[in-house]
Amino acid sequence: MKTVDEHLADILAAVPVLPPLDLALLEARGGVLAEDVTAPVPLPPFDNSAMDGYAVVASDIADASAQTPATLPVIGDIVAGDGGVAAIRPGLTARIMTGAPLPAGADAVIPVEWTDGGGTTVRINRSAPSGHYIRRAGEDVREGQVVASAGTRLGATQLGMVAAVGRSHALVRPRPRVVVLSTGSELREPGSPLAPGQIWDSNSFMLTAAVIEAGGLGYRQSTVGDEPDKVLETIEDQLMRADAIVTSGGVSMGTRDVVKEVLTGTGSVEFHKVAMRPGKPQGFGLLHGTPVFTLPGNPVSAYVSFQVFVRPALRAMQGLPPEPLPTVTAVLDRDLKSPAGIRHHLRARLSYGPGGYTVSPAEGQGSHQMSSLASANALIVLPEDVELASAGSNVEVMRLPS
Ligand SMILES: Nc1nc2c(c(=O)[nH]1)N[C@H]1C(S)=C(S)[C@@H](COP(=O)(O)OP(=O)(O)OC[C@H]3O[C@@H](n4cnc5c(N)ncnc54)[C@H](O)[C@@H]3O)O[C@H]1N2
Ligand code: MOO
Repeated sequence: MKTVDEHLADILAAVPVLPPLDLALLEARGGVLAEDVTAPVPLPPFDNSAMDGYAVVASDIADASAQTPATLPVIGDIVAGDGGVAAIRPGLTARIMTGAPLPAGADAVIPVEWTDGGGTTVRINRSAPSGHYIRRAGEDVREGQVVASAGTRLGATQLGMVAAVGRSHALVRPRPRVVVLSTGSELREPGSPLAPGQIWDSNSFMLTAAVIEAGGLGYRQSTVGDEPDKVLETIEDQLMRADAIVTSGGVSMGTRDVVKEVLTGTGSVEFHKVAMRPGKPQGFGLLHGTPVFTLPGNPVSAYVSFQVFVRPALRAMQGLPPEPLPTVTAVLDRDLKSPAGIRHHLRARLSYGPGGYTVSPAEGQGSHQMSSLASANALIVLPEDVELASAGSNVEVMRLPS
């Protein structure tokens, strides 16, 4: 049997890094920058007002107070988006809105709340120092500054930053397109009736959603039965549009384990027993250069296999470190046994309280028991050398995406 670490290392050594694409910003979301993005101009590009109010020469209002307000003529309005605004001279003011360019000569902005709001003359009843409520050019970003560096995943805030420096496109390693395929003649589409011996396909929905949660583009393919030609044909058809393929089912020891049958010896695909529970039977390899992950059919086995092997591989394909899901140390609330030599992943509820994290394993740990997976928020990971974890001891717990 291979260890989990050996199998993951083989996968990570084999998966290709996706070539960069120049994508429009919203298509680039979730992509990983393959270039440094720099600012062609400073941000803000010009001195501007931080408040709705009046642009003044601070020395004009140095003695202003509620008792002795300063009264100044208002020479005009400056709104955000105004191009060139005339200067003001000492003794004058201009009404100004947030984000509007500061007129030359002004060195402070007085918020409207400190005034009577006048349109032709204004009474200002507080003083303010030079620079008050002025946002200076370049105080956010300097011209030429790198605002998002290569290797950064473009989430909402990074996309906003790239747009703020005027870029409509970015060069990114895109989200991998992952086709998900369930195999098994017993499978029916949810929404259709079941005949005896049939079940509804849940894996392809779960795994497609897991791909999306992991930052990929998930494409669910309808299920295929246990016909070898059909399974191979479907996988080969999907290679055209996929950066990776994930299948579930048909990889164990049965007489109709069709995925194993058709992919053994195809491309570099190999099947192994991996020393983990759940998820012992695994297959992986490249087919015409595309990674194919053949996960076991038991739903919990398929899900755990995805998180342990596929998720890090998808990250590696975008040039990101193949980090596992985040783990925390938690206090176990009961004794747990684990077979020697196996890495054991147990569905559990992780909670946080005054004493830190505690974790409680679920009752049903069979690899067909979806209900305990769906109500779990974490997996307790018992390493290969642990046969007993006692109540009150510390264990490593992998948090599941939520
Ligand atoms: N003699 C042996 N039998 C089995 C072994 C073994 O080592 N020797 N390993 C067991 C383990 S562990 C696992 S895990 C499963 C893996 O089996 P397969 O990958 O071949 O999966 P199937 O036989 O197709 O299905 C297993 C189970 O899961 C249900 N299933 C499959 N696909 C779906 C789906 N899309 N949605 C919901 N449920 C699905 C299927 O109906 C079966 O109940 O093999 C053990 N056997
Ligand atoms: O190893 Mo299987 O994946 O436990 O049920």
